[in-house]
Amino acid sequence: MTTQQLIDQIRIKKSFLTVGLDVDLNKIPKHLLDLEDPIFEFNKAIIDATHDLAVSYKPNTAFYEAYGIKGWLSLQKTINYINENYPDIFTIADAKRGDIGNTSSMYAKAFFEDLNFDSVTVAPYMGKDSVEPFLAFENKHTIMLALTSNEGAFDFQTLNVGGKELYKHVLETSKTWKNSENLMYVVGATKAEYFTEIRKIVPDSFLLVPGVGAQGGSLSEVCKYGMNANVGLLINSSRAIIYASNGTDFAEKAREEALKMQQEMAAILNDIKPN
Ligand SMILES: O=c1ccn([C@@H]2O[C@H](COP(=O)(O)O)[C@@H](O)[C@H]2O)c(=O)[nH]1
Repeated sequence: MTTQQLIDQIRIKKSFLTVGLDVDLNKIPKHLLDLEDPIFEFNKAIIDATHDLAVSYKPNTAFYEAYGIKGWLSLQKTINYINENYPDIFTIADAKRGDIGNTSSMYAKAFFEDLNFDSVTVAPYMGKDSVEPFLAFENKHTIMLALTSNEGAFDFQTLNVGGKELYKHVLETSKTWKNSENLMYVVGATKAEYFTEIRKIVPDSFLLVPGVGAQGGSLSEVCKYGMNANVGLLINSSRAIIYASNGTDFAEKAREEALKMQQEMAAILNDIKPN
């Protein structure tokens, strides 16, 4: 998917919601556990119930890898289901990869070619040659960790390095890499006060923003400081939506939570003018 197509979807749906598909067998409704592939059945019901309210889905691969080959197959069925039934949805493999160049190329093939995700998250720690192999794929997006939502973000990411915080070096340096137009960045909703500085460095880039809902970040604060003329934000919520109920009404309740977020987003979008 191109960036323009993503922007168009945001305008059409009046939503910049990403639903995180972080499926834990201990948390899903018990009646699904008797089915052959409970993870896929859960995802399918959540996707069918929320696809008109969200512009993207973000399975975190850890929740699939934890179940071995069966989990990987559930992930494959989930991405195929989205691509076949809702081709306008932007898909994010939250895998946080990155390694020496030839290994990164294999990671990129796995997520962009084999699984056919639109985007994958990567860690910047190994630098340019670990990220550029992902950037080489046309109309695919590499979402690099910049300032994460967790407390540990303050261990390294905000360290002062030569008069500037490390996350700022990451943002600035990455803009010089080949095909950097294919970059997006992860910035945690719990760090709303940093968005103004971040927008000075990457005014036009899309930011994937986890941390609203279960982690307590504020949608309105993030939008106030992080939104650009093309919206430029994908706000992720995982647990607060998908585990709204663990009864037979789980999909309905997930829709109710997604609808609340979408309505808040629609109201915010009403106040900004398109480019
Ligand atoms: O900085 C980061 C980067 C990634 N995540 C991931 O996003 C979701 C958040 O889930 P919630 O249930 O909405 O808290 C999850 O997959 C994280 O691994 C993040 O939270 N922060």
